[in-house]
Amino acid sequence: MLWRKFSPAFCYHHRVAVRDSQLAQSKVRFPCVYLAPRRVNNNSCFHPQFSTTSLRSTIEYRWIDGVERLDLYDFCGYHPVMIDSVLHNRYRIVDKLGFGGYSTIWLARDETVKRYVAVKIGISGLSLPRREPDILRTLSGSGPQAPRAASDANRCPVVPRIFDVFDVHGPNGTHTCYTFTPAQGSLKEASFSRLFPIQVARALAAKLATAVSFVHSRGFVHGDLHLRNVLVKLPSTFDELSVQEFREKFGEPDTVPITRVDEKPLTSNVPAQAVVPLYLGKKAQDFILADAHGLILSDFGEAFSPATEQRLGRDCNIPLAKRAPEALFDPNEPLSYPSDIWSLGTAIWEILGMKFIFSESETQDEIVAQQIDVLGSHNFPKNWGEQWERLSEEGNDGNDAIPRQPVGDRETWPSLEDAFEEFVQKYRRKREAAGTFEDEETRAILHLIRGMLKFQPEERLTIEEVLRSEWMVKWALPELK
Ligand SMILES: Nc1ncnc2c1ncn2[C@@H]1O[C@H](COP(=O)(O)OP(=O)(O)OP(=O)(O)O)[C@@H](O)[C@H]1O
Repeated sequence: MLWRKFSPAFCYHHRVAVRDSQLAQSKVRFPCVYLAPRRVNNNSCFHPQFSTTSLRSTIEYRWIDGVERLDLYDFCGYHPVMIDSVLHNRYRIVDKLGFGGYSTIWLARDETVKRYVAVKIGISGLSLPRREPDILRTLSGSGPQAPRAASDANRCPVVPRIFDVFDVHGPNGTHTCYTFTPAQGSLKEASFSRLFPIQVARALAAKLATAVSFVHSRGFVHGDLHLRNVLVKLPSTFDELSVQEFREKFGEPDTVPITRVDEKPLTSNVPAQAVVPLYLGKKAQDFILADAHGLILSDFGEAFSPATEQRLGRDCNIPLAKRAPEALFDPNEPLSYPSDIWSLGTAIWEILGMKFIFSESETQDEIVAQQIDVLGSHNFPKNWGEQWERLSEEGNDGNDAIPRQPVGDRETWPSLEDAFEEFVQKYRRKREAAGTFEDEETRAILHLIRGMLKFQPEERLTIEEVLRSEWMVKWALPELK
């Protein structure tokens, strides 16, 4: 069965729908809200810190479900790409794998070495250096800072392997592109409305923690840890498919003509057709332990090395529901490894139960209120309490961005223990095949999650402590053996 998908970083609405009878295949499409790159002036672009302002474009295009924001095909935005076009004299575009605020990602056939690659084509802009590929090369042992003797054998398989980096020049500027290992898709896509079998959930959690441990041990904070950025490898036989066999198996690309609302012809800034991304993977319930072994932690666009660069809380771009609270309450303080641990805690919860621990489409005030409900007000740091409890009239002193206790009625969220029972166990019980956690294991999971979700970053477990925790040692890591 073939799935088309959406895949932006920030999606507030999910809608399952649309059967395309012409292709006689089920597809899932989700309309989304995108957050656009911000332009500073006519000649340069900011790193996209997501404002909803458009680029210079005033052109409106007819809405197409499940594709990237079309008005971002403009100066400082996406590069217009068509199926079958060839990049860098080598990479023939086969289908689309996804898109985010910073890039579009394509499946391409490397015609030189006859294999499939994922090509990430960044938005254009002077302030977007080759940061992500450089970090990935350093991490995977092939970068400029890597030891000379680094070989395939000692490269780490939990981060994408970069094959090539190049620029393409187009009507919207110069775009950094890189090719890397293609994957089935993200855990988020696999788990939409579904549960991983219990052994697989344990193994995925363990493998993700191992990946984070690897990244931290190399001196980097990932900075954008959530399930959309956790991919699963394709089987090694995938490369054996010719493009024709690929099309027979996965269908033709799902393309929709782009049209302008004012009916004028398209400019060269925008492609003639939009392509709905293709999901190459399976559903969560069909995952087996081997899939967990193929986990890849991707999207290092927000990664940084705390030893050599400062990333302040206010510059943190991870979705709010996964964002460590110090980024909100101490926006002028540098972030470090503990912010990844918080996000890893929320990711592990989601792997186990498919549900978010803190809801995704809420304001930051409501999300912090949920964190306090779930983790206990007695654990909330006293020094943040003053900001949290300030009155609405006190908001004009430049700290409006710091969360404030919501006024008015709101639904209180259950404690961590009750939330686990209500949102994870009950749900798993309904789907018998998924399996539920016994009491002793539940206690160990909750102990670990509590240690990862400490409000104060300095009190949070380190990744080594996470890997040495009772749950990891007794239940999760053994599933990887
Ligand atoms: N190697 C890959 N194989 C298959 N799909 C991929 C691959 N890399 C990325 N994708 C898909 O594309 C989506 C966006 O990728 P990614 O997060 O790297 O882009 P981005 O522009 O950096 O996004 P963000 O706005 O989150 O920073 C992913 O969620 C995933 O669905």
